[in-house]
Amino acid sequence: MSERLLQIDGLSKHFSTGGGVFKPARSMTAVRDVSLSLARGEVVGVVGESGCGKSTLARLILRLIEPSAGSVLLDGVNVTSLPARELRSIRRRMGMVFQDPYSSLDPRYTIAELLAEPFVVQGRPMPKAAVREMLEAVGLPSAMTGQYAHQLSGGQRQRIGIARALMLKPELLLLDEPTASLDVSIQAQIIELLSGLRGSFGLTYLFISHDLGLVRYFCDRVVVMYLGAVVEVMPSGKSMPRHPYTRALLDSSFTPDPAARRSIVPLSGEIPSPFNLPAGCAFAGRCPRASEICRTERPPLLQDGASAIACFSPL
Ligand SMILES: Nc1ncnc2c1ncn2[C@@H]1O[C@H](COP(=O)(O)OP(=O)(O)OP(=O)(O)O)[C@@H](O)[C@H]1O
Repeated sequence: MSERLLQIDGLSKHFSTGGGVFKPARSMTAVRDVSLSLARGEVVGVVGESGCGKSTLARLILRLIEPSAGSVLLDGVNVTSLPARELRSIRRRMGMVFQDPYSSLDPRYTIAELLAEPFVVQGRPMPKAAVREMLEAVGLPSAMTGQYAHQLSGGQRQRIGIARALMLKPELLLLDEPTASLDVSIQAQIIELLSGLRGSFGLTYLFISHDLGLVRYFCDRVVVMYLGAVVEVMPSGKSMPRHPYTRALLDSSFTPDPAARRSIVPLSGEIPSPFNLPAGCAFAGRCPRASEICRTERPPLLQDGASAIACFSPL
């Protein structure tokens, strides 16, 4: 068992769209040369605006989609090169929680059936008490087994989403905006639940969010993405961002309107098209500190202890 649970190296994903008679094929890069490692037990947040590639990164880790380049290792096992028949056993060690618990839970199944499904998919027998124990672990009454997802509140549904992801006792949980569709008070309860489960199940979290304030509070380390690439890595807590983009994200996380927090970083300038990225820093057009070099050269991600930054004129 390695101390380093997840190791991502040079991971990239290009998508092609169009390709008909009237629409020429175009290629865009959703994830660009991402390298990242998670120690066992660590909580790492991935933060960035809508469309920066956060969900694509999670799907690549689970190998729900194939990478264009790079590798993903879980506990030393290369997930990227694993033959399809061996994928199932490695996926059992990773769980995924989605943003919208309503659309991720099939309305035709009872709660008991939804929680048993991961065992069915894996073709493994389920311990008799597993459903009841898991409901208790996520703070729900065991009498809920016969109910359907639509009969539950948003917070209860997300608890079921988390319970489902934990049924096979994974080591790594990928949380894709797990609280984004919930009211603030319910968000806090789910974060508290996740904190508790981390200890009791010995979990490692990759926590995806657009909310830097939340990620800084909940995670040990923050990875900031902009247009598919990592622009800053920083320890959480009181450390101040050095990348101008992270700084703008932090300012926007104090905006009370959640809709504004999601996409509007208070910066002028346009986000470049992912189909046509500029030669230099992808953020230069919106950056108040950009100089000539920022427009012509792409800044490399430079490591500095536990932090890293890709910027020619950091704060
Ligand atoms: N299957 C696909 N085909 C083509 N483009 C895609 C596909 N999946 C994602 N993309 C594009 O890749 C980019 C990154 O998308 P992704 O969903 O990973 O971003 P995100 O940061 O998770 O955004 P959000 O917070 O809105 O979910 C977007 O421009 C998106 O349109």
